[in-house]
Amino acid sequence: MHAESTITERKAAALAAFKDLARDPGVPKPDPILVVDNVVRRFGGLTAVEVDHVEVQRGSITALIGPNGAGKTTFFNQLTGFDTADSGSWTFNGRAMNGVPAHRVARSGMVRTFQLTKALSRLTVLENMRLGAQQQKGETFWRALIPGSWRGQENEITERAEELLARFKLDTKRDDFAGSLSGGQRKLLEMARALMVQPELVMLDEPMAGVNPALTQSLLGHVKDLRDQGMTVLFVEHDMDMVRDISDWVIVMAQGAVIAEGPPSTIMSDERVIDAYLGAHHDAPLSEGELEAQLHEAEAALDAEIEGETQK
Ligand SMILES: Nc1ncnc2c1ncn2[C@@H]1O[C@H](COP(=O)(O)OP(=O)(O)OP(=O)(O)O)[C@@H](O)[C@H]1O
Repeated sequence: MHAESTITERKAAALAAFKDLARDPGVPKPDPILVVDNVVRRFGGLTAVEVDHVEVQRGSITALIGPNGAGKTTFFNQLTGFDTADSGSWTFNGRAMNGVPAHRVARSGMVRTFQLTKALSRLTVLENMRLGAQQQKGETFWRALIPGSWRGQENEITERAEELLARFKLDTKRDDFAGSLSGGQRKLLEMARALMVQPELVMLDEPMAGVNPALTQSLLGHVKDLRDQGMTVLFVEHDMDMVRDISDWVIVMAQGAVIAEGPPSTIMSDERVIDAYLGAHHDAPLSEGELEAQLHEAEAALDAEIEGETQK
């Protein structure tokens, strides 16, 4: 059984690991775009988020993983101004962001994707893209859809939307209702919509959920493209193959707290991570093969659960 370590020890270990990585030629030096300290969000007696310290490095693809109910979405909501933290502080590009409303957060260059809700499904693909641009201005929902309300900006916005739709191979769907898109196309639209504001940090909420395997590679390619174009990506995901394939760094949450972080190669066989997914503690140390097998089992269970959710 691994020795219990304090949060401070874990933080020191994670930082040391990152510094080791930074010594390798070709690996960028730590340059955090997002720094989070002591963020707490409680719902009644439940502490949904209690994160003492997290950094997201500029130009990286960072995965935020953890079992259901770990607090990942709640944490995303705090950072992006969609919910108010009980306490804590965070900076984006060195600017304090706590208490900043969602549209200002987006305008500052930190944008999250949203699952296509029922209301958004009834709008066309192009209208969804316009709403993405509207996020930047903090205009009311409907104003973004009224022709003429954008005046000088309207052509510019349509042009950018069309460019992005072509890049994500959704241009032929421009006037279709978003609700008619397949699971994978919806995810592409969510990503394209977020890019309407030309963000520096893109936060993706389960980009692989409900995506047909045929579109998986294309989606992974688009996420890597964001990094290649100089953006930073932070994503919440249950699909461990995606996490392993594209992440530079993985942060693991359980019961509201960050319990481990590191490169995917080491984090996937970290006993604390396995324990968190299984909700169990091991008395005897497991071999690497056993750890890997247990993680796969936990992944399969999660996949089945997500499959059930998306078919509801
Ligand atoms: N608005 C709310 N009111 C009360 N409890 C909430 C609220 N939002 C989240 N919670 C609770 O906070 C905890 C964390 O939930 P959250 O959705 O952030 O987890 P998650 O890691 O995103 O889970 P999943 O992977 O299943 O989406 C859960 O116990 C959840 O029930």
